Amino acid sequence: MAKLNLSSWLSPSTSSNAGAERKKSNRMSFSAISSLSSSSKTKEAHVNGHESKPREPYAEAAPAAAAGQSPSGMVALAQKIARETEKIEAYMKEHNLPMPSFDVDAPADFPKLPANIQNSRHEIIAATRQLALLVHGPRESLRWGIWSFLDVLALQVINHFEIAKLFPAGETITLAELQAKTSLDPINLARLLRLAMTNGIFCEPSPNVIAHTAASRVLAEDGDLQAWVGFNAEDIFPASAHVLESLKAFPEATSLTRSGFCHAFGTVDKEPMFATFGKDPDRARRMGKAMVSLTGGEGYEVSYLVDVEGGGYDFGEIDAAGGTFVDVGGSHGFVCVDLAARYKNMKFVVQDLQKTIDTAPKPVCADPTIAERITLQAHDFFTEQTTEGADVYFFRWIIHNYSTPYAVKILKNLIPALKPGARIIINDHLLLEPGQENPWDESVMRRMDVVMLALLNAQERTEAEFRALFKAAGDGFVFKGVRRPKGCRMSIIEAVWQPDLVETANGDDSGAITNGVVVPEVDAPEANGVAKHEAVVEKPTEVK
Ligand SMILES: C[S@@+](CC[C@H](N)C(=O)[O-])C[C@H]1O[C@@H](n2cnc3c(N)ncnc32)[C@H](O)[C@@H]1O
Repeated sequence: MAKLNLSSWLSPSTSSNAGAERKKSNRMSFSAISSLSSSSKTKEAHVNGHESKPREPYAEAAPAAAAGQSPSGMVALAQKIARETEKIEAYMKEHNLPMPSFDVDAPADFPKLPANIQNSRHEIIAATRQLALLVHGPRESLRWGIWSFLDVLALQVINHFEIAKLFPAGETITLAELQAKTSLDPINLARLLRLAMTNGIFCEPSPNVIAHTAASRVLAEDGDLQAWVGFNAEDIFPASAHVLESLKAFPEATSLTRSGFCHAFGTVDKEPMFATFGKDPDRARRMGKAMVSLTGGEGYEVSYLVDVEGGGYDFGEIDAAGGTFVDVGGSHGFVCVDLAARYKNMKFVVQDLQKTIDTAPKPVCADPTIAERITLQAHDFFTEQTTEGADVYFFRWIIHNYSTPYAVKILKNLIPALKPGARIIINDHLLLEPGQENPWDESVMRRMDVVMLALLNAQERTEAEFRALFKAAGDGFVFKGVRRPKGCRMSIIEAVWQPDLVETANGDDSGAITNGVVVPEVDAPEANGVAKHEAVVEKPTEVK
């Protein structure tokens, strides 16, 4: 088993095998993180409306509680919850919006709210969590908090056996009748249902009689959500349970075939998750639907990218010149369809693996004025870019799927096709410093970061890490900065290909990089080897 050499990891340059350690490294060192803290407060404005100075987690509770003053931290939090809840309720009443409840016919989603009211909602989510932690106390929070995986277990079984679909929303069913419709035995069915009920999923209005709640009804009705729950419970949950094993064996955590997922499903050094799914159409379909559920969810809509007024990207100049936009790993082209609806002169190329292109709708959409400007093209991004001279190369939900060596390889593969001035735009989560994000968004993004670790040894990135990726991919990439549409969880990260300007531009701009972000020299994955990971099942050649 490989051992993590902590001292050389922390100070790679002092170690005799520093180069080798760096090659293996997928992350920046802790010293780099602390030295980055000022430089990563970006010069470019984030336009997402979050606070410019770091939020103190638990600021509400800590000082008063520590000083023993009144109101206590708990009361301050409770008052805040009451205050913000009243604001939301007043808004909802004024606009005749249905009130949330656990009832079976309650709305499945909290209504869309204007920014100031949405802010109240975020405050409530953060404050209720803090108050709960306080009233539990640290020991109890740890002792029982660790059991949250059992909630996942209950939902895993309920979702797998489609229990929510076994009786209609407005009706009740006895446990015996429900059991007769499944292969589960009565005791296990009852105990798992009753655990789920503690989380508002199903209820038991009278002994041994089961009814739906709003949550169980949504689970019955929303196929994409079922897929999301199934993908999480049956793929990500086992993968997560094997991350420790994978980190003990392979601490560098860069390889697609040595992730927690590979350990969970017996595919270590054989194939990455994509190839495993490639062999199992049902599982691949479930993941596809799960992605639809995720990307259709609040904060992820493509409209954020298109809505220039709301902080989206302005492609006006490129449109005026009739320029070309390449969506690399663009799936079935839905981003391009939305962009083409706004930009009437631009041309679009959607690139994806052959099998994905083969299953795309043709024409790509019903409107011929849009479809005629969108070309679907089979292209493997682990090979050299074939569409030369485009104005934009765009990556949405791509770079976060890969550890640094693979991500650098993807960017390097653009170089032969790039004309001076070409824009490279990445649309992914961008991690801020701890406490700078609103707590709910931070929680979602940090969990997503760890999901990427569990499945693919991949990661979400900070601005400094994106800068470092471009720097490692080639000197001609000049990092332009990041922006984030208001209300959106995803950021727009941009570099421009300017090989002639590189000395000045990166010289000024690359403080974060020279500040010690460890980017491994790219011992790049074999293009074909990685491509085969994605496309077919083949023994990979890759970074170990
Ligand atoms: C997470 S999805 C993102 C899809 C789309 N960009 C979006 O925003 O939803 C990753 C996409 O990358 C594609 N992909 C995976 N490996 C690829 C490769 N080697 N070359 C090209 N596309 C690839 C997948 O088929 C899939 O469509």
